[in-house]
Amino acid sequence: MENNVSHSSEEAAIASICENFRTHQSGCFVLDKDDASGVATLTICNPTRKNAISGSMMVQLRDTITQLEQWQQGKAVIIYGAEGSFCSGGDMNTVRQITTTEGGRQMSILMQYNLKRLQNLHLLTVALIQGKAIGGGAELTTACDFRLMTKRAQLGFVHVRMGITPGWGGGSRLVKLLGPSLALDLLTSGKQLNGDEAKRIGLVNDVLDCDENDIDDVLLKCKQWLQQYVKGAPETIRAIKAIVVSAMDNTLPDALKKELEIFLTVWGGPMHRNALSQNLKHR
Ligand SMILES: CC[C@H](C(=O)O)C(=O)SCCNC(=O)CCNC(=O)[C@H](O)C(C)(C)COP(=O)(O)OP(=O)(O)OC[C@H]1O[C@@H](n2cnc3c(N)ncnc32)[C@H](O)[C@@H]1OP(=O)(O)O
Repeated sequence: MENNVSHSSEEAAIASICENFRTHQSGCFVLDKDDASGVATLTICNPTRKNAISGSMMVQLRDTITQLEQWQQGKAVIIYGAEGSFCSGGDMNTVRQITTTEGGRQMSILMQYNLKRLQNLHLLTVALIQGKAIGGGAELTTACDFRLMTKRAQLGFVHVRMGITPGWGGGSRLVKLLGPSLALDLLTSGKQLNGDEAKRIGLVNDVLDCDENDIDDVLLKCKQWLQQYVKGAPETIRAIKAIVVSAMDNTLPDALKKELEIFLTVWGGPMHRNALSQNLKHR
């Protein structure tokens, strides 16, 4: 009961922020779900501003994540930027109009809400980074399960150069991903890493060998890379993802309880029985 009340008051606060932010219009997100493969693409589309995220896009991201949450056949979503660049963070045209403490609070609350829901999705999420992922764009990548870069792409938490800190959740997530020392290195220097550098410190999973000027080739190579993770059934992937999400948020004793609960949703189910009947060998 208490949880429901706090959930609905959070939703009401988010709805009120959305009313303010939807007036800062430019760009959009484009979602393309492919039921046959279970792999969707989500394009950050504001190319004349290097795919900066405007107020209206922050609102649209909330609604797009709702669509993904409802996609039962889905297994994964690839997030990438239109026209060869990932995302240049907050759209300056929006940001310049919300420089009050209240404006900053509202943007942070809305984007933290969006990125937390993105992180909690039942789907595997991949940030496919071409060109630049900077500021809020770099923060967005930290809420994804996997990060892939093309060789010439650059990823940087450049906030310090603007006299600000991350505010979309990327600072805290970076510490969880890399530990405090490496996170401080990136956050206080504002340095930008290329694919090889980011892979060396474990910030990205892989550097794609692809023709960076050809988005069809970049997407193809990304989908080929993803194949190794989407062979399971949607229900199994969802259950595995739920264990990982729970382990990130909970203490070990609570995560173990949750793991038992999730395990029992698949144990003895039709797929499990079928696998047992086949006497599989995992050679
Ligand atoms: C908590 C999040 C935080 C926030 O909300 O503020 C952040 O995200 S901090 C980071 C904010 N982002 C920036 O400071 C990006 C500034 N832009 C650049 O550094 C460069 O434009 C770059 C590296 C993204 C691309 O450089 P490049 O030489 O390839 O292209 P141009 O500079 O010519 O850019 C083309 C065109 O895009 C406009 N642009 C780029 N980024 C943004 C942005 N974030 N918001 C609005 N517009 C953006 C740029 O001004 C150019 O427009 P033009 O009219 O042609 O001058």
